[in-house]
Amino acid sequence: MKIAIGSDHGGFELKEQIKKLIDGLGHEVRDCGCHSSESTDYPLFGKAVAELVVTGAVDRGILICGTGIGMSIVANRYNGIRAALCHELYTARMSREHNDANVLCLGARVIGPGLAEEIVKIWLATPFEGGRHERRIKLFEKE
Ligand SMILES: O=C(CO)[C@H](O)[C@H](O)[C@H](O)COP(=O)(O)O
Repeated sequence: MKIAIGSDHGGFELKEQIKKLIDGLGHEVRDCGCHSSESTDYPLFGKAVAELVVTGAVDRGILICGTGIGMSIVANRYNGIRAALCHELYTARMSREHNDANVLCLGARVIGPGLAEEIVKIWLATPFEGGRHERRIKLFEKE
């Protein structure tokens, strides 16, 4: 898959680590920044990743800030984005099976890098179940 990734300064180190993981899993990674731990503004990077996902330029996005909250708020303002803030494995899996989440948000100040890697792996590998869940998504997405 093609995957866009972005972070602010709070998520920069974890982003660099997750980039390597995704690359090692055979995916194509598009890094939308930021490019250092210098203080910056999360909406810039949340918007960049969300726009690549909604236009179909990439298949999925991963966004990382301190808590993941700011990034999920930004990404979910876009019609067609279903961003899931996940800090454990069950919601990461369910966000794919039931919600067809196309953006994963992580809080680098909330969880450690080992758990973050496991979340990313399960999130990338889990398919959407469709069926009744497809109907529910159609109920809130604009045409
Ligand atoms: O947007 C956030 C919270 O909703 C992110 O966690 C940011 O990374 C955080 O707000 C940045 O905080 P800082 O004090 O400017 O490092």
